[in-house]
Amino acid sequence: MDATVQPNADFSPQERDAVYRCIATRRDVRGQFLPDPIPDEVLARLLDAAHHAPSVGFMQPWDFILVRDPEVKRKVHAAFATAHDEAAGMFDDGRAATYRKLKLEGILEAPVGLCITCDRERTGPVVIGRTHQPEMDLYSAVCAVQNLWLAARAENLGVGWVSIVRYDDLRAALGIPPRIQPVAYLCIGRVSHFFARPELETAGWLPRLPLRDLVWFDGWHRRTGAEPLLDALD
Ligand SMILES: Cc1cc2c(cc1C)N(C[C@H](O)[C@H](O)[C@H](O)COP(=O)(O)O)c1[nH]c(=O)[nH]c(=O)c1N2
Repeated sequence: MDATVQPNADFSPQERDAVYRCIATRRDVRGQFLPDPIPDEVLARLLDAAHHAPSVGFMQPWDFILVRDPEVKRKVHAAFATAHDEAAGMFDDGRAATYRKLKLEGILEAPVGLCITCDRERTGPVVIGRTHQPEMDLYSAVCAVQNLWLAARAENLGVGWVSIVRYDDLRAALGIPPRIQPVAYLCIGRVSHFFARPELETAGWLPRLPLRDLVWFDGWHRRTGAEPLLDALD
């Protein structure tokens, strides 16, 4: 067979089901981290999964900053605390009280922190696919985040994304050069349990939207008649 073609490319039904289970049971983890270290071979698999994400023009704009030193974690946590306070002040009184009760990071508890960044100049000024949509390099780095997030779930590891932090504070805490854009700070580790539903859903912050309300047909149009696909979504 042609060596450029994947052999045995089809997923078995079991493999397919495993992928969907991984997607459905992935959670944003904040408060359930255990201190157990992550074995290097597991961490290597996660980073390799991230590195196999799609990227605009095959730019691979990411770098991966691993954070295991408690002192560095403390700096990141201090940056979070500042931003968290600022954010709390922006909700109305009722919302602010609920917001303050939410656990929104596991920076100190998770054994590993990981900052995924984007080098926007990595492959020069002209990139296939980015000319008219300049944010595509950032979106590529987000694809790396999601690959890692799902791979971690398959490794029975939790991941939590912490975006309540100013980019420049994160740069300062991690020594990231000004030309490099931080994209995601992730907390990674073994967990005591995974919640069945998003914590913000359980807390009554927001519900999951009905998928059928988000699907349109042949443009921004609703279907007036029967639509079997919509029934299949319920
Ligand atoms: C870009 C981005 C940024 C953040 C998040 C996610 C994403 C995609 N989420 C997690 C978010 O709250 C969570 O994904 C949703 O509530 C849905 O829950 P599950 O991920 O399905 O558990 C998140 N969670 C948190 O506790 N602190 C945070 O700062 C952030 N920031």
